[in-house]
Amino acid sequence: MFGQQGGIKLKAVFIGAGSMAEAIIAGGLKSGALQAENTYVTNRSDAIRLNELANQFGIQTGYEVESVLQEADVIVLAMKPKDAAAGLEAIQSSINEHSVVISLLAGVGIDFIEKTIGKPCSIIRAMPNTSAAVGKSATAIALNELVTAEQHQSAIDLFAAIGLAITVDESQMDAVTAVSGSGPAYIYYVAEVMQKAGEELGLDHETAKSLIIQTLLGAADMLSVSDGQAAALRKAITSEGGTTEAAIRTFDEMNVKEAISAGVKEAAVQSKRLGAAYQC
Ligand SMILES: NC(=O)C1=CN([C@@H]2O[C@H](COP(=O)(O)OP(=O)(O)OC[C@H]3O[C@@H](n4cnc5c(N)ncnc54)[C@H](OP(=O)(O)O)[C@@H]3O)[C@@H](O)[C@H]2O)C=CC1
Ligand SMILES: O=C(O)[C@@H]1CCC=N1
Repeated sequence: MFGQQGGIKLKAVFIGAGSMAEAIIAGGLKSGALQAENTYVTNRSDAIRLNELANQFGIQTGYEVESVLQEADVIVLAMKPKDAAAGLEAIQSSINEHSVVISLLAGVGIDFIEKTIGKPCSIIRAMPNTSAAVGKSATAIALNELVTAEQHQSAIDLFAAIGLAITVDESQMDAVTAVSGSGPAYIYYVAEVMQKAGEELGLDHETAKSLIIQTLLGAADMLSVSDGQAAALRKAITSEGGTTEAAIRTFDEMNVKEAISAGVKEAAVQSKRLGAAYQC
């Protein structure tokens, strides 16, 4: 069960124990936004996974969720969208008008969650990313009209403790999901391709890996200090007749720009599709 509450300790219950729950818990515990004794995690049936999380983080885990839900300051929905209805129906009776529900469900609208819970409560739709595990999530949140200023601030504080946290209108959530929810995967995709190309060019695995990680870290820092001036930073690397120009020319000839743009937009369409499956 939950430990004693004191100070601003937040009692959080995670419904779902997958990669996103783990990333938020890891980052939240590290930053102090969550405390192990006040963090409870459950899943559908994978007790081995719950044991792993309990051992790794010292958090509370189990399947006796009714009482913990009644004590919870926040209930985090961290199951896949396809499992949302079953998951919500199972906890519906333990949710009350004081509950604050934070949904991580990609595509699933606040109206579907409201309807499935079937009683008024504060709902925050959040789109973090897995970089939460290292305190570097980019999280956007949208609120229903019952979220108080204090609850809004608590949610911002929680997500700010694991990275950047901003508030958007719910209509922007598909775009947010496409850009920053899935975004780390696009960068890992590029890293995978660069790793393979580096090895094909004769670098050993470790050398290529170290160079790529440092290159990504450095580029991210440069973007940050230049306030996102990506085009200008790219031009500064691209000498006339040089190697970068040769690479970018090849990317352009192979329509890489269009491919990335189409991929990001397709992710937004998929977010809408997921949502359409969960209309009231
Ligand atoms: N992964 C990411 O990068 C991001 C994910 N999200 C969103 O976060 C959510 C979780 O994603 P992710 O962590 O990747 O998913 P995972 O598949 O890794 O984990 C899903 C978890 O939900 C549990 N679960 C399923 N049904 C129920 C239920 N009825 N009651 C309780 N627990 C249940 C599963 O338990 P069991 O194993 O026992 O079946 C599992 O622990 C999704 O909605 C996704 O859209 C948002 C932003 C980024
Ligand atoms: O791929 C997905 O559906 C989830 C949502 C954003 C990142 N992962």
